[in-house]
Amino acid sequence: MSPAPPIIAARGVDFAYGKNPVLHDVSLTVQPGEVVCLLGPNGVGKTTLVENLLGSLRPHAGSVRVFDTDPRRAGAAFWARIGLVQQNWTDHAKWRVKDQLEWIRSMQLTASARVATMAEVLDAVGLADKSNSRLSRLSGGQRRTLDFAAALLGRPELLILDEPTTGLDPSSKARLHDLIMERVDDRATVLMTTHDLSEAERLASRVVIMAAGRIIADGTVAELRERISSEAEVTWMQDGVRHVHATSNPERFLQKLDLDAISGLTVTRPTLEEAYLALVSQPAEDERSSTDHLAVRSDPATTPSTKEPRP
Ligand SMILES: Nc1ncnc2c1ncn2[C@@H]1O[C@H](COP(=O)(O)OP(=O)(O)OP(=O)(O)O)[C@@H](O)[C@H]1O
Repeated sequence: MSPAPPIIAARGVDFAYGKNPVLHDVSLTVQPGEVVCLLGPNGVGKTTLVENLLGSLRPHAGSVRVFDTDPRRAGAAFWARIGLVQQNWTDHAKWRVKDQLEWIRSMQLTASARVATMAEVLDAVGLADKSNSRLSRLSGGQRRTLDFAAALLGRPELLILDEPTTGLDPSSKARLHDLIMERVDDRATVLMTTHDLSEAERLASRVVIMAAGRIIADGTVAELRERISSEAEVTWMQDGVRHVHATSNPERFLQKLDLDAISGLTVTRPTLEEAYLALVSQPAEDERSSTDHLAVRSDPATTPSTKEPRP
């Protein structure tokens, strides 16, 4: 039996805004059940990549398949499988929260019987008391949370979330993380952009780092940490002296220490933040070869995209 196709398969995607090239030969595969966090400095092309994956922008070269379908040719049944949080929105000036959700829900209902109720999603995200509020009166964090509530309506198999937690307070952010992982427990797949490295560390089964329109690193958090250093630093106090030892196998090293004779023992590994900062500060000319070096997956061939607009 042939393996299931990836949920997302982008291959060799180039994109430019007019004469400004933004994406260069970007290939990204997301397998069922993965939580992929897309990281990178401001302006490197993360949102542009997401929009190419969703078919709202058309790649100038390369191909995009989502659910083995060209998103630019996909219909309502395809979109009912996807929950989206995007960076930009245009709101109806006088709409209230319930109008927005009812409108999205009515579209979802035409294609799926799995749709949640408005009360269910508002309750889940902690906006139950905002149902009658005008969109224009919501705070930035509440507006973003409403987008996430809307993304949950269709109990989606795929969540594509562009900075879903920007501007959220810590408890709202933690609730949103729990809701994302609930969807993953329900076998959903997630692609999300974020600048919050602790969020990526908490949620990601895989981290993809972009710089200057290219993917420069792709791997698990542990793999990316090991790219910059496979060594842990062990420190301890003994006889009033501080000792430091670097080792690639701290467990074995600890067995050699007389734990009764020492105090203040710490074992420190590089953080994702340290790995990220090291990787994005690599010189641009190294980036193409770094991708080859750091990629942990190969991308299957996909069929070319077409020019039809998204409905
Ligand atoms: N509609 C547009 N027209 C022209 N240029 C654009 C447009 N949108 C984005 N750009 C440019 O494309 C580049 C990539 O932008 P993009 O929004 O994809 O970056 P990003 O990685 O998502 O950034 P951030 O982390 O700040 O959200 C930037 O140089 C930006 O100025």
